[in-house]
Amino acid sequence: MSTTESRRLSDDYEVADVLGRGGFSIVRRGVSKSDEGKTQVAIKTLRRLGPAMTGMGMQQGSKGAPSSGGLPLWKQVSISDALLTNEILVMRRIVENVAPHPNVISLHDVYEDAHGVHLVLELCSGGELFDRIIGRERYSEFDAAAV
Ligand SMILES: Nc1ncnc2c1ncn2[C@@H]1O[C@H](COP(=O)(O)OP(=O)(O)OP(=O)(O)O)[C@@H](O)[C@H]1O
Repeated sequence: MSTTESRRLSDDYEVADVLGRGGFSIVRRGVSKSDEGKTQVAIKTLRRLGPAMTGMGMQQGSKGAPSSGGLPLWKQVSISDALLTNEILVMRRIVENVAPHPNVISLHDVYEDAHGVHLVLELCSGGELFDRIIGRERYSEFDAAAV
């Protein structure tokens, strides 16, 4: 994960379709601009409630820049700086202490701009765990282990 360069999300990724929404976030597909779209990622954007923050120690991108990398403003719950900081610290701890691990998604990069923070994550294909779980009436222990 790069931490030093000052780049915007839109410098490196084309932001495409919405993959899902969380309590304080929206997750969209990102297509890398550097390798003719071969690399796809999930971009989880947490929208900031208050003024821009700095000094989190892991963000890249343009601190306090006046745009969100060409992204439209969407209807989304905003998040306080405290929650935003917490989310990033949790991700950071996972990256430092657990990843790489086959069962833990990778955090590739973090960008920050005036509207919030964009976490660039490994793209998970294969659909929602919940849909898999309710897709069958019952599971044996053996089947459940493979979901
Ligand atoms: N790495 C990913 N690859 C593909 N889709 C993803 C990825 N991360 C999240 N999503 C999609 O976005 C949805 C919401 O993301 P996530 O589960 O991270 O949010 P949350 O933790 O529930 O919410 P919040 O962090 O805002 O409280 C997921 O249910 C999934 O559909």
